[in-house]
Amino acid sequence: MKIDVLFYPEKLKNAEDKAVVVLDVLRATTTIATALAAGAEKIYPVSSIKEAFLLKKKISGALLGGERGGIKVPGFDLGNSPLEYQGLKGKTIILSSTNGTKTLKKAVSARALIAGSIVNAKAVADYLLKLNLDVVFMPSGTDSQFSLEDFAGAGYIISLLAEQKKIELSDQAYLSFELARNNPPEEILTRSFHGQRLINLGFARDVEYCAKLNLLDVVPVGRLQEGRLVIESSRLFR
Ligand SMILES: O=C(O)[C@H](CS(=O)(=O)O)OP(=O)(O)O
Ligand SMILES: [Mg+2]
Repeated sequence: MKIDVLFYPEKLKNAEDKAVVVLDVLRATTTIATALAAGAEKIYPVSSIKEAFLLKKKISGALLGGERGGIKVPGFDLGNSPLEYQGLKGKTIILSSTNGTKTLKKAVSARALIAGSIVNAKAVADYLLKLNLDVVFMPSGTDSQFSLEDFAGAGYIISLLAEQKKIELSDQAYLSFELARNNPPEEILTRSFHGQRLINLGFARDVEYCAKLNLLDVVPVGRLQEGRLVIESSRLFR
């Protein structure tokens, strides 16, 4: 199993035979895992607020979630705090965030598309082992700038893979593995630029929650449905 980490490609290439794990630890992929664990049925990642409102007209009963600048979009039902995503049985969510939802849409060509975070690291690692494909991690970053938390998030999942299987790491995958092995998640998230920004915005409890390693046994997987990316909880192998 070969493992790599890509940094903010404009377009994902050569992933037709790979499992691609998109990470946005603070906070979109943590929010997605939490929403599915809270019973949500489908999540549609969209790139713009306009797209979100247009899609809502087509899906009656869907909830609008997301943020700009970390703050809930006016007119949306939910922001991008995972702590808001509770009691969602059977709900459909249309989610638009600054970084993560855009990265998910970039990864649609993957053989298998998974939303990874720290809270579901072990569930994702177990799923990857069963898929037994080469793996590419796509940290979302913040405005296409390096984000420590996403890079470390890949490392926590790689650490779990390494416990179970012989894996071949690219240099950047090795670096993320070493970062994760030597630093607990709460320290990484608290000291990260994005973590500090969220704390200053009043989202300290989010940062604390997003650092809870292996909290949720849920694997968000993406597929194209009538040409649109939809994220659901994997039923395969579960
Ligand atoms: O909601 C978030 O945490 C971020 C936006 S910001 O960096 O906090 O302004 O969006 P995400 O797409 O989850 O990185
Ligand atoms: Mg983020």
